[in-house]
Amino acid sequence: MINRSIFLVGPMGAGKSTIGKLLAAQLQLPFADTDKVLEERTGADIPWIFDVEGEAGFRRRESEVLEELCLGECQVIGTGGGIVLLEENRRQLQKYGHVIYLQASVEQLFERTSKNSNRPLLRVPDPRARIEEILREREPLYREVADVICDTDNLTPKQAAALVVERLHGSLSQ
Ligand SMILES: Nc1ncnc2c1ncn2[C@@H]1O[C@H](COP(=O)(O)OP(=O)(O)O)[C@@H](O)[C@H]1O
Ligand SMILES: O=C(O)C1=C[C@@H](OP(=O)(O)O)[C@@H](O)[C@H](O)C1
Ligand SMILES: [Mg+2]
Repeated sequence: MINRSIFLVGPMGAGKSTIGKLLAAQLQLPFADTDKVLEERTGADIPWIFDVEGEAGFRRRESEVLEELCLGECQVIGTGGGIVLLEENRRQLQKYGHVIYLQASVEQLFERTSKNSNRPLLRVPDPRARIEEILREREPLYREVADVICDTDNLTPKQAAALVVERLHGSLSQ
């Protein structure tokens, strides 16, 4: 029985936005993505917010969006990869939702994120090394908040969504 929102966490390219939509359709729940909500609220895209307000400004807005979504209806929520950086966000995720950590190897994260350039943190000469560095920093934080961990390597988004449903039901029936 799903009585709280489902939050997808994980690094850039894990598939939170893509799998989140499929998962919501499968569970017949609404879907929201913190990045999309933030862009709608500000009328600006994420690279622009990073340019003008810096990462700290983006994080403030991201926390506000998270708080708002936590208090709203029960739904599937795709988060931005850095949502776990702030302790307050981690507390909110655990308090208000079932948290799914979507995992993937550096290789696949690199491949998936190299298709577009809308992630300011990867606009560096060596994005692969940056992904490794980000994972080292955040992996313990994703694990700290996760109720369920799903490895998405070599799965299509549809297969990954099916795996999440299976694991989620397993975790809820315990
Ligand atoms: N399991 C997967 N297998 C193959 N490609 C994927 C998978 N999950 C996501 N993708 C692709 O990787 C890119 C990034 O996915 P996205 O959902 O935006 O990740 P996130 O929101 O976690 O950063 C998209 O082009 C998406 O289609
Ligand atoms: O990992 C991060 O710090 C970020 C991840 C992005 O979302 P995705 O994880 O959906 O790419 C987006 O919130 C922003 O570019 C910062
Ligand atoms: Mg996303």
